[in-house]
Amino acid sequence: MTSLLPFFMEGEVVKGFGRGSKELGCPTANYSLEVVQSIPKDMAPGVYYGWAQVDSQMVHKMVANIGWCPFYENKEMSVETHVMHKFDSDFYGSNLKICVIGYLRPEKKFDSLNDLIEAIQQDIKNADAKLDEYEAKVLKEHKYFNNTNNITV
Ligand SMILES: Cc1cc2nc3c(=O)[nH]c(=O)nc-3n(C[C@H](O)[C@H](O)[C@H](O)COP(=O)(O)O)c2cc1C
Ligand SMILES: Nc1ncnc2c1ncn2[C@@H]1O[C@H](COP(=O)(O)OP(=O)(O)O)[C@@H](O)[C@H]1O
Ligand SMILES: [Mg+2]
Repeated sequence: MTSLLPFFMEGEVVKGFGRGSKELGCPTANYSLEVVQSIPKDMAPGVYYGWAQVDSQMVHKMVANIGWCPFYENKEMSVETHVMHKFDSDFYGSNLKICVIGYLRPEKKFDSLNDLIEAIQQDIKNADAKLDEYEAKVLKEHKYFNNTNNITV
């Protein structure tokens, strides 16, 4: 599993079930099923941390859930990224690039919504600390994020 990391992926931000913001207080930018199905089959489901870039804007810290959301018993796998930044508005339809660096924990079927919310808040804290480490910071500067599509001459 570790050998798959860092793992880079990109795709359009599409609509999910609308639970992230409303029920969990944690919006997650979802990829389409087509993009989700392009990830390696041996990528372990779970909660990961890394870097995220919406269109060609600044690179921010992120936590991502990759899997089936056992609490909600989703039928399809999803890849959802919570970008650790306050945006002024939604960005559905934007291109989202992520660099998945490390694994935090497996997905769990929590007993209550509150337990899931608390776990997500702890994941964000853990990701924040991990991403301050030197090995992670180097990847923020990776050329993957450094395209010139947004430059008009
Ligand atoms: C950091 C993080 C950790 C998560 N951990 C779990 C988990 O342990 N179990 C689970 O069922 N879902 C987990 N989720 C996924 C949420 O259930 C999911 O984001 C939520 O259902 C929102 O889905 P939506 O984008 O379709 O609205 C996690 C999401 C994030 C961002
Ligand atoms: N910090 C953020 N991280 C991720 N998405 C965000 C953030 N701020 C705003 N959004 C917007 O919120 C949407 C995700 O909210 P969510 O409730 O999970 O809805 P959905 O179920 O449609 O994914 C994203 O697609 C994006 O447009
Ligand atoms: Mg979402």
